[in-house]
Amino acid sequence: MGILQSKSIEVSEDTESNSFAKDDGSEGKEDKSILVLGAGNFGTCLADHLASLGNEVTIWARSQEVVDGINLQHKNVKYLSHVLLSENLKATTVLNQEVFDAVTVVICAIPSQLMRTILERVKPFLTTRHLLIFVNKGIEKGTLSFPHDIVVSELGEEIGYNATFLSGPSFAAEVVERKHTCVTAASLVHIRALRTQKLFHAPHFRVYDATDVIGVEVAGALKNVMALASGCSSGIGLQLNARAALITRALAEITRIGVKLGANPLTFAGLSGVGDLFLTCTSEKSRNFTVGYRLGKGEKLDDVIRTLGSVAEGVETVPAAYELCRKLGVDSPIIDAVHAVLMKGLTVDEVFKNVTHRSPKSELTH
Ligand SMILES: NC(=O)c1ccc[n+]([C@@H]2O[C@H](COP(=O)([O-])OP(=O)(O)OC[C@H]3O[C@@H](n4cnc5c(N)ncnc54)[C@H](O)[C@@H]3O)[C@@H](O)[C@H]2O)c1
Ligand SMILES: O=P(O)(O)OC[C@H](O)CO
Repeated sequence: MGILQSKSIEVSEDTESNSFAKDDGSEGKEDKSILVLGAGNFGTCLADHLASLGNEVTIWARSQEVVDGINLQHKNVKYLSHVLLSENLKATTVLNQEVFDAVTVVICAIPSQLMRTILERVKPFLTTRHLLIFVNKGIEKGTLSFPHDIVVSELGEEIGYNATFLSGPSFAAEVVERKHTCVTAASLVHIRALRTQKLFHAPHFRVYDATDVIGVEVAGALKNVMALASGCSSGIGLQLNARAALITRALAEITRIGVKLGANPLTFAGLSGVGDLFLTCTSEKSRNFTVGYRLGKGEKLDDVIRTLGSVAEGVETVPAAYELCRKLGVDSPIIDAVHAVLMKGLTVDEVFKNVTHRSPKSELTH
C-alpha cells in the first residue's frame, strides 16, 4: 500500500508530459507481437481474442500438456477446453530473452498472490519498450499491495508507472465466445492506456481508457469479496431485495475505501466499479459468487476450493482487505462479515444475524 498512492498525483495530473510518457509518435505502432503470461481462463481468452484480431500471440504455460494442446489441436486442454482457439495462437513453456525480444506487448494473467514470483522471473527481460498489461484483481496478503504497487516494487518506477491495468465485467467464458464485453484500461501514463485500448478494441470488445489506476484496482479486488458475500446471501436463501441491498451497500463500502486511497469516486460508477460488481454479485458463472453460495449451503471452505478447479481471487483477498480497512480506519461491515466466515469459521447464518442486528445508519455517511 502507498507506493502508487504517494506517486499517483505526481504522474497523473499531466500524464502526457510527465517523464514516464514517451509520446514521440512511435507508441503502439509495432503492437502486433504479444506474449501472454498464464494460460488459465483469462489468459487464454485474451490471447485468443488478440490472435483472432490478426496479431501474433504466444501464450506461456507451465504445463507441457497445455502447450502441446494449444499448438497441435488449438485447444487449452485444462481451461476452456470446449473452445477451438485461433490458429494464430502459439504456446510455449520457455521464458527467455529471445521470447521477450520478439514481442512489444506482455500481458500478465496470473493470480495476484503469484504476481511477484512471475515478475521476479521475467524482470531481466522487460524494458520500457514493452507495453505491460495486468489483468489481476486482488490484494497481496501480508504486504496489502495492489497489483500496481507490486509491479513498481519489483520492476521499478519507470516500467511500473508505464504499466496498464485492464479490468471490468468480463467472464472469460463469454469473451472467448465473442459475446459483447466492455472493459476499462487504466494507466497513469495515459498514452499507455490508449495503446492498450487500440490493441484490444473490437466491435464485440469495447475498451474505455482511464488514468485512475488505484480506483480501478480497488474496485476489481473488492468486488470479488463482495461476490463472496452475495453468494453467501443466496446460499442461505435470501432473495432479490437482499441482493440489491447488498450490491448497493457493497458499492458504498468499496467507494469509501477507494476514496481513502486517493481514487476518483466516479470510477466506482464505471465498468470496473459497479459494472464488475453487478456482474460478479449476480451470476453463478462467477467463481467468487459460487464459493460464497456453497459456503452458504454449509460446505467447508477447503472442500469448495479443492473442487473449484480455478482461482477465486476473493478468498485470498479477504484477509488483506480486512487488514487494509483496519489500517485505513474505514467502516467495512460486508468485508468484516466475509472475513468472519472465511477466517474465523463462523457460519453464514450466524454472521448474517449479527449484520442484521447492527444499529440503524445514515445512508450517505456510512
Ligand atoms: N476468469 C475470468 O473470467 C477473469 C476475468 C477478468 C480477470 N480475471 C483475473 O485474471 C487473473 C487470472 O485468473 P484466471 O481466471 O485466468 O485464473 P485460472 O485459475 O483460470 O488460471 C490461473 C493461471 O495461473 C497459473 N499459475 C498458477 N500458479 C502459478 C505459479 N506458481 N506460477 C505461474 N503461473 C501459475 C495457472 O497455471 C493458470 O494458467 C485473476 O487475477 C483474475 O481475477 C479473470
Ligand atoms: O469468476 P470470478 O468471480 O473470478 O469473476 C471473473 C471476472 O473477474 C468477472 O469480471
